[in-house]
Amino acid sequence: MVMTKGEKMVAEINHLDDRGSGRAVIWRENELGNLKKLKLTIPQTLPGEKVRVTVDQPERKRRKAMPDEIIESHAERTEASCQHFEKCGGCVWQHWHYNGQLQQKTDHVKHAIEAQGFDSSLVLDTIGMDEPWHYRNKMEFTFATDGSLGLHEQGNFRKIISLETCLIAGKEMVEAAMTVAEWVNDYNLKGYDKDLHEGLLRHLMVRQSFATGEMMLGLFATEAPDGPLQEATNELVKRIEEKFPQVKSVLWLENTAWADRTQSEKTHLLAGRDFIYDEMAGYRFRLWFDTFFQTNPTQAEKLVEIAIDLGKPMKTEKMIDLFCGVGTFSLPFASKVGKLVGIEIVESSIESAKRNAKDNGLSNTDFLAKDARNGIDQVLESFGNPELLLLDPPRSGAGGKVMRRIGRAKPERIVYVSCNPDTFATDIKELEAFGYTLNVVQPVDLFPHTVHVECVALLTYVGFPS
Ligand SMILES: C[S@@+](CC[C@H](N)C(=O)[O-])C[C@H]1O[C@@H](n2cnc3c(N)ncnc32)[C@H](O)[C@@H]1O
Repeated sequence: MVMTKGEKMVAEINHLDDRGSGRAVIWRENELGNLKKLKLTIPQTLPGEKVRVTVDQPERKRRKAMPDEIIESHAERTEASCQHFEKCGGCVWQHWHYNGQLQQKTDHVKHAIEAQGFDSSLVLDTIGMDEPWHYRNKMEFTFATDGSLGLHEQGNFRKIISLETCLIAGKEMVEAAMTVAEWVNDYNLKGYDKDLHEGLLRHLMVRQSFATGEMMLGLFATEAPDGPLQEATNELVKRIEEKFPQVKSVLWLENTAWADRTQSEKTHLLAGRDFIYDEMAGYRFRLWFDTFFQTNPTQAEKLVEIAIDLGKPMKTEKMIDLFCGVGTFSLPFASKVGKLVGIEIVESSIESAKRNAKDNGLSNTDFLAKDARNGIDQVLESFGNPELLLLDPPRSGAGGKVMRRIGRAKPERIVYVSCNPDTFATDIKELEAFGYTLNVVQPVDLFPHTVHVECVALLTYVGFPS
């Protein structure tokens, strides 16, 4: 059949891409009678499904199309719970029964390590949530140019879906965000226009500790909250204090940069203090607006427990926590080892880690603000070789240079916490040359209804057969 614009086609989903969308291949004849391959990306579909799609330009090699109709559905397809599912970019897998999502995550980790020559039977089943909703303790909402507040539309960073509900954010956080949205509407304040670089309000950050209940609201705006804005911001604080006594911090964060990030050039404290208290695994943490902290505290606590269980820290031992952030793993481990040094590139996180260790009465820790590579060199020189090393790098992984330094430092046990199975697999491959073996990989689902999966793995030094 010859291609026509806006043509309806039937496609069979072959696999999912790394964003969780279905992929299908269709062979088409062009006007010269030659067969051409068309690769389709079809969001909100599942492997093996047969779907009808309308393709705007079938003569191209790759197109993205939303499904018009699911002709044959996957056995685990389910009705998405959120009214915004079809448009919102937040949860891409709400149409997939939770057990199916978990299986897909386990398979992803297995494939990633298998591709590097490891035995996939070392990967355990992914630990999911009993109740996989309202798990996020931090959300960043965006203002549309008309001042309405919401989340970005899938694949379109210029469109905002108005916030009426969000099934992954903490419930009180959504209620507080709605109060801010109402206030913006009452005062007829305008949102920021990315193209014209004008307008007032950019983002609203809401973070809440599920352990202490304390909440923080941060409004990112292009102007200072004084002059004509003074009365409006006083009223906002009044409304928030009346309705949400658990809000312990209201911040106005000036950001005039072109870059569309939640950053602040000048921070104005509208009410309360500039941080909130949170707790994890029995330890207390101070969180500022820009502090990185695990966003699913229920599952993050499981990660910490598993890491301790696998690492088996001992009082007689020295330990390094590489990429330590504010000390999420350092603090619970420190009480179980002789001495712990944390290494992290962001200075404010290191300051925070030091303060958190002090607040929790820990006196056997040291924290170093350095990039991982130089940090390891410096720590090994002053601290000697650790028996235990934990690393929790960003999605890009630790990289060969860092992994080889770890290999040369020869800790007996390495606990690797990862948010990217692919970089995790390439990183641990480096350790084989240093005499390490992979013992086990435990995936944990920190982000239900998304493609992301976290894992904790144990590697031990076994040396080489003589
Ligand atoms: C996935 S987070 C883990 C943080 C911490 N373990 C936690 O659970 O809260 C990765 C951390 O690595 C830090 N980081 C990124 N690149 C780094 C580098 N080159 N050297 C040291 N730390 C780095 C980031 O600032 C971030 O805090």
